[in-house]
Amino acid sequence: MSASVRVFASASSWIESAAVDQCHQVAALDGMRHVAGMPDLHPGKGAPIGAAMHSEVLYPVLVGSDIGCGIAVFPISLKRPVPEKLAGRFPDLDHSPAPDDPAWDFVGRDVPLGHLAGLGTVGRGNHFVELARVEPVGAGSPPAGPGSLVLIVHSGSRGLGESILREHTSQHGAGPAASPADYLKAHDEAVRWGSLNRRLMAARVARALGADPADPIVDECHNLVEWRDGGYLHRKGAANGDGRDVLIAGTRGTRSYLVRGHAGPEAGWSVAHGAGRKMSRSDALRRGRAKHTVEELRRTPVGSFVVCGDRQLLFEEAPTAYKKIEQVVGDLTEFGLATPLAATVPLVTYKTADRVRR
Ligand SMILES: Nc1nc2c(ncn2[C@@H]2O[C@H](COP(=O)(O)O)[C@@H](O)[C@H]2O)c(=O)[nH]1
Ligand SMILES: [Mn+2]
Repeated sequence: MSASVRVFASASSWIESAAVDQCHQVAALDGMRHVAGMPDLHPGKGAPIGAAMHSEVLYPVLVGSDIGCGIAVFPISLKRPVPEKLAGRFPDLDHSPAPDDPAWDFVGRDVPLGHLAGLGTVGRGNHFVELARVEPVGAGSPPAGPGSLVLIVHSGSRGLGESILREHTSQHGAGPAASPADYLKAHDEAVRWGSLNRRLMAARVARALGADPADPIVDECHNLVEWRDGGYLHRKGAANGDGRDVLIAGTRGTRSYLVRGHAGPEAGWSVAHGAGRKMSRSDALRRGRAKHTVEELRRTPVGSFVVCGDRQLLFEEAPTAYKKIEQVVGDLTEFGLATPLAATVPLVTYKTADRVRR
């Protein structure tokens, strides 16, 4: 018999039926107890994204390759935040910092598994580093004051997580972990690595913009598995919503939201992690090219600047490729899973180094 499935999306939220089908496929796996879909639910490669899956059996493919991917928020103090000028001062986050880069002093040299490859780099896809302004919403009391600036870093464990998943799938495909303890040992290191990676990038950017690095006020991972209530809770594109503050990312051209989660077992103790894609990358590229120039995409509707030397990525990750973040946050609020505390408005979003420096 299949496990229960519950999708936390209102009737006015658009959820692809393929994603709900994937939830039911996961629910039919051996040992599965419950699958919770978040309002940003969308189809992934073989398993849904935006889901918390509670099971007696550990399935590494339900976490995926980017083990430890998450979003951290760092306060940053800048005297005159002129987005156009600051965009040109972002460091090259496609390459690791030099061994003598002062950002290392802030994070130390205790690198999980000694894995240095790719450390301090953002990666591709929808990873980003964003300088944003905090705005109040409702009566919420934000962890960073209104008008203050933050760096939002979304990235994960890069090649490390990929190699951990590959080691599993090469022997067991989509099957359960043969030794959950062995998988979890490597997984936990990748989660630690992802967090260190976000801190190192934030320190690099802070230094490059002339600010002091700071510790994060929020750092929540949305791809991981943890032991919870006598079972393995797999989160794939779902953040810990159990009393934590979480940044739910919107897009580079819209607000994102800081929320306080209060989700229970029915929701897999989780909240959404983003707006969620509504268009495939190829559709976003095709439609975007017909509608926009590259220059248009480098400025967003909120007046922010986008650092992205890769034209294809600019189109694939256009704000129009995503669902409405206000709908996602509205659903979480309506279902009693989270309370919005503040919004962030992008000033500069870094995706990949610009070939033409401003
Ligand atoms: N504030 C920004 N949010 C963004 C940007 N690009 C994507 N996104 C959002 O992040 C989530 C992350 O999804 P994941 O499944 O890869 O972890 C995504 O759903 C979007 O809503 C951006 O440039 N700035
Ligand atoms: Mn992610």
